[in-house]
Amino acid sequence: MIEIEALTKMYGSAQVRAVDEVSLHIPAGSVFGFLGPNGAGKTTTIKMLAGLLTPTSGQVRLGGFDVVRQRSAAMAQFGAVLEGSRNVYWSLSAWQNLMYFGRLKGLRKAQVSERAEDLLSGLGLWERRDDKVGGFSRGMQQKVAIATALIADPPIVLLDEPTLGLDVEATRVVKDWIAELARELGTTILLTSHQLDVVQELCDRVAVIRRGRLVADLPTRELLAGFRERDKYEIRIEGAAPAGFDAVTREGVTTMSVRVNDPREVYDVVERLRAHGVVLESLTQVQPDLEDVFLALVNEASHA
Ligand SMILES: Nc1ncnc2c1ncn2[C@@H]1O[C@H](COP(=O)(O)OP(=O)(O)OP(=O)(O)O)[C@@H](O)[C@H]1O
Repeated sequence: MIEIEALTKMYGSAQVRAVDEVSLHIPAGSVFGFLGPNGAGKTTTIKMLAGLLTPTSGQVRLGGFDVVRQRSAAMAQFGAVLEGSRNVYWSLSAWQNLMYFGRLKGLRKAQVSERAEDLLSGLGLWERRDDKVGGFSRGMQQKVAIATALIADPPIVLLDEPTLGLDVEATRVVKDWIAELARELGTTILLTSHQLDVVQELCDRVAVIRRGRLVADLPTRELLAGFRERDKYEIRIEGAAPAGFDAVTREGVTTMSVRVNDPREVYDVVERLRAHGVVLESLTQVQPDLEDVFLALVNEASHA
């Protein structure tokens, strides 16, 4: 469980409010997406959660422990992947990094070895386990950072852009792990990513931050439903569209976008198509994806 109360961070003499009175409650076992455009305050928030930055005001509790006042207990609650793979030692090998961090978290050597083998094999790094991380590609370093964050199965995992630079296969592995950790171990996962398809697939709930302030905090499904375009439908038909209908034909499939003021008007469109002898393949209400919703929220907030 992560509890954030009125968290605020001001930087320097310019008094930039990088994070402004942010409150979030993230229950155990949930995967929480923390989104925002560049410079919105995501990394600053995660650094305060990880005890790397002291809040100007407000509170963070990890698993019930206050990050400032009960620092060591709070630090034992989480594993983190922070920007630029800064949670790994570049002069050590992948294996040595995992051993070091596993032992630091209090695991026995045999426990660390077993877990390290699983993680490195899963990420396709087993063959390179004895090579220094400093000589790895960015994607490989990111994989070591992820393995390090997960080595001790912490109750909370903080992931800042975890799939950045990963290839398709590794992205799949990491996404599956995240879902499995939350589902099977009840791990609380906070995730930031600009890859909104990853967030949409994984996160139960999403918060959007802009210029340090929250502009949304909702279950993903509700967030998407709230932005459903009630007046837009997509009709697919066999063959070409009759004259007078606006349609696009690509690879033998004709698609028409129809905007109506009242859903009942869809019947009229279908009737007119039938009168032309057109065969319908499908009729669907257009569903926005998280990218549409995110852009709408961020633009709304900038015009407010
Ligand atoms: N060390 C610092 N000193 C002064 N200002 C800072 C510092 N770090 C961040 N900022 C400012 O705080 C704001 C939030 O930055 P932050 O890095 O938290 O954003 P972000 O949401 O993680 O962005 P991105 O998606 O680009 O990584 C920005 O205006 C940034 O310029």
